[in-house]
Amino acid sequence: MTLADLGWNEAFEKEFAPFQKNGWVPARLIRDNKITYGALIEDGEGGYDDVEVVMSGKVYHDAESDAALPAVGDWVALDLGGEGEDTVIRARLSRQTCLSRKAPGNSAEEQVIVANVSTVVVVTDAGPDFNLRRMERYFAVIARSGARPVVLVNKSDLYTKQENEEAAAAIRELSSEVDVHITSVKKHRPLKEYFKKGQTIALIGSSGVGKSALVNAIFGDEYQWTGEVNETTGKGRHTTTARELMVLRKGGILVDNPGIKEIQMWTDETTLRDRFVDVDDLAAQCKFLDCKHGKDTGCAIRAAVETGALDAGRYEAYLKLDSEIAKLRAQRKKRQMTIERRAKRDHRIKARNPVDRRELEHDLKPRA
Ligand SMILES: Nc1nc2c(ncn2[C@@H]2O[C@H](COP(=O)(O)OP(=O)(O)OP(=O)(O)O)[C@@H](O)[C@H]2O)c(=O)[nH]1
Ligand SMILES: [Zn+2]
Repeated sequence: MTLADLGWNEAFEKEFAPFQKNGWVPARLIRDNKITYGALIEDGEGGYDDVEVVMSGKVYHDAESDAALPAVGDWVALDLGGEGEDTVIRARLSRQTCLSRKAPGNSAEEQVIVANVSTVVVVTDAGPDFNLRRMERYFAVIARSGARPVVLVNKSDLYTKQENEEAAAAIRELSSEVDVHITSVKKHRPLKEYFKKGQTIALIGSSGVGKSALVNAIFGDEYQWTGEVNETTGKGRHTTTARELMVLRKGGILVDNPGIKEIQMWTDETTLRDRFVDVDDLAAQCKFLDCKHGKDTGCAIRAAVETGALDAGRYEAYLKLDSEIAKLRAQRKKRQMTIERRAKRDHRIKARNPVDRRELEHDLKPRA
C-alpha cells in the first residue's frame, strides 16, 4: 500500500514539496469526528496507519469559510509531533475536486461533503426511479464538483432490453460528459471498472436502487457495505471510528459518508417541489397566506379545480406534497448529526486547536 493507492498524485506531490522540508508528512483525511479528524499516513512498512489528528490554529484562522476547513477526502500536511504531543494538521493541499452542497437556510454557505472524489456514480433504474429532472440536478452537483459523472441503469433484469436502452439513451441526451451503463446485481462489471488504484468513488441514488447490492457484489468478501445508518439505534456503522473513505484491497477508495445521502435527499425534495411550480403559483393568489387549499374562502387552487383549469388528480397530489416533503425531512433529521456538528463549529474548532482544547477540557470538567 502506497500513497498512490490512497489517491496521491503528482500535483499533490508538487504542492507538498515545501512542507516536506519541515518534516511534515502527507495524510488523507478519512473521518470527521467532533473533536478530531481521522487520517491515513504511510506506516513505513508498506501499509498505512489510521491516526487521530487535530487542526492547527493557523489552519483554522486561515480558512475564509467553513468550506475552506479540512474535510474528509482532503490531503493535508501533518506534523507528527513528539512523544505525548498532538498530531497536527499544518496545511491543507488544494482540492482537485470537491463534492458539496449549499447549506440549508443559507444558500451562500457551501457544505463540503467529500474532497478529491474522482467519480460520482449515480444509480437509478428504468422503472419507478427513473426521473430525468432529478438526474439533471445530480449532474449539476457533479459538474460543480469537478468529478467524473457515471450513471448505472440498474436492475436491468427487471426490465426489457428496450426499456433499459431507452432509459440509458435519455440520460445520455442530458449530458455528453456522462458514461451510462446498464447493470444489474448479476452484471456489475461496469461499476467494477471504475474502482482503480487511487480512484475515489462515491455512489449516489434513491433508496432501494441497489447501491449496496452492487458494492457488496463486487467487494462483499472484503467489505460489507450497508449503505444505511441503522434506523433503530441511529448509530449504525457511523460510529466515531467509522471510516468515511474505505480503501479497498482490490483497488479504489469508496466514499461511505452520510453527506452523500444529504445530497440525494435535497435533490429529491427539490425535484418533488419542482413538479408543482404551476400549483405553487396559484397558491400565491389564495386570499389567505396560511390557506390549506381545502374549504378555505378565496382559495385560488380550489377555484382552478372547479373551472377545470387544474386537474383534480394533480390537486390531490399537491395536497400530499407537503406530507411527502415532511417525510423526506424526517428521514433527513436522522442525519442531523452531521449538520449539528457543523453548527457547533466554533466549539469544535476551538477543540481542535490544541491550546484551546486544553482550556476547553478544563472548562468541561465537572466542578468538585
Ligand atoms: N432484481 C434486482 N434486484 C436488485 C438489483 N440490485 C439490487 N436489488 C434489490 O433491491 C433491493 C434494494 O437494494 P439495496 O442495494 O439495498 O439499495 P440501496 O440503493 O443500497 O438502498 P439504500 O441503502 O436505502 O440507499 C434489495 O432487495 C436488492 O436485492 C438488481 O440488479 N436486480
Ligand atoms: Zn388555497
